Amino acid sequence: MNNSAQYKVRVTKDHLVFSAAHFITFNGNICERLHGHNWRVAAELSGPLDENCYVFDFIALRDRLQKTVDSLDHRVLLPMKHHMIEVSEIDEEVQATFEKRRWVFPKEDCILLPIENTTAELIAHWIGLQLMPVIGSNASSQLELLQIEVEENFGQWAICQLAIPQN
Ligand SMILES: Nc1nc2c(c(=O)[nH]1)N=C([C@H](O)[C@H](O)COP(=O)(O)OP(=O)(O)OP(=O)(O)O)CN2
Repeated sequence: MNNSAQYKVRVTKDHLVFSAAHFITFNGNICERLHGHNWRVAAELSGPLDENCYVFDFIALRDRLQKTVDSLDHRVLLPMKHHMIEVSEIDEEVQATFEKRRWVFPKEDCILLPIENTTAELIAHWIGLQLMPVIGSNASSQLELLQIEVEENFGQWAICQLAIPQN
């Protein structure tokens, strides 16, 4: 075999999609209205071949990604680290405030994300972090790079690449 070959696996499926509401801020203090998207997700792993001649098992990657996607489906995505959007849990509700605006949601309809803003880039990063435990579970793994892609609207992809720590 040619030792200079480089390998990747990539997973994307019709069901690797979540429908969720969000609002972001941009350009300082411009805050969007609450709105929704059907966010499509893909994951790619790069690294050498293992004893199965796999970079990584498609099925394990697909199933962990599906679990993460499902946790976001039919939810309101709220940022916990935003410097202007305050998010708090009050009994069975979640309240978000920005300047004079206030949104209140049932707690079960929300997912509170430890990110600064619910941009496609930071959602891709968060999804990547959720995949790390399954990717890092094999002590002999020499996987190099995880790439997560999130499509917020048709043809508008954000991509996050995460280096995989070597064991
Ligand atoms: N690099 C990024 N750019 C933008 C992001 C982002 O996450 N990363 N997000 C937004 C907004 O969330 C915006 O709502 C994107 O939605 P979209 O529907 O594409 O925006 P439009 O107002 O153009 O809606 P149409 O329905 O297509 O008219 C913006 N940029």
